Amino acid sequence: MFSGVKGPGGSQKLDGSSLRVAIVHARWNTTLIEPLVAGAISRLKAANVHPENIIVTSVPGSWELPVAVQRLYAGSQIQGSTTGIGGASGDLLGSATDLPSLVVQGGGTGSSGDGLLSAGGGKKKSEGGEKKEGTFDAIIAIGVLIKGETVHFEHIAESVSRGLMRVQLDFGVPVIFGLLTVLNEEQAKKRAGLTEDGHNHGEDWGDAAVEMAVKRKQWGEGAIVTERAA
Ligand SMILES: Nc1c(NC[C@H](O)[C@H](O)[C@H](O)CO)[nH]c(=O)[nH]c1=O
Ligand SMILES: CC(=O)[C@@H](O)COP(=O)(O)O
Repeated sequence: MFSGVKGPGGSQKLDGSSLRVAIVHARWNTTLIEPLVAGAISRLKAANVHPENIIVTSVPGSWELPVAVQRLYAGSQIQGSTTGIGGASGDLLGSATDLPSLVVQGGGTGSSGDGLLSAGGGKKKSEGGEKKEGTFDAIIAIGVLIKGETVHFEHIAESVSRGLMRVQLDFGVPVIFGLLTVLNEEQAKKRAGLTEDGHNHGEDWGDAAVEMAVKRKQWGEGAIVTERAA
């Protein structure tokens, strides 16, 4: 758990039942990635994001995360334009007829859980919830960079951080920064919740995705609300 003053504070009680969220994770350092992805998924589900609306896909390493997030989001906009479901942003890039939808089967985690189902066209009823297609409300990018012997780590950490921020601001979609940039394996294990005194940061990323997606929707509809009296 967090000790002292560090950490995001208690998560807000927000309803994610209308959200569609993507998780893009690197496969480098898979034993650390897996619990982080699982942690994020658990918090999305706890906020009522339906498993069918949690899309998980992977890339080789963290370096690949920015372009994957960018293209995945653009693809979801195209999907929204073909199905008529634009999602929260309503900003569409163009049209396409045969883009596959990336759907995690049964809300599983990791690369083995990735499933490719063909696009169906519009909302589909499913057991216990409604599957959405179209624009993502938030994307969580997950990677683990562990410093090695060279400056490789510094290059990737800096570039990926800037790349993810750029995608977030260019598209106006929350891109949750699920990139651990640690100096050794012990630091990574602690932050993946794999040690006694650890805390799974993936859970915080899931919470952050729900909060930012819900607030972005509200702001997009002109709903400006205060959380406390001034
Ligand atoms: N060293 C780490 C990498 N390196 C791989 C790169 O991210 C990239 O996949 C490769 O250079 C091909 O473009 N990736 C991580 O996620 N974590 C590392 O510690
Ligand atoms: C892929 C590389 O460049 C690799 O040699 C980086 O080494 P290190 O992680 O020890 O810095």
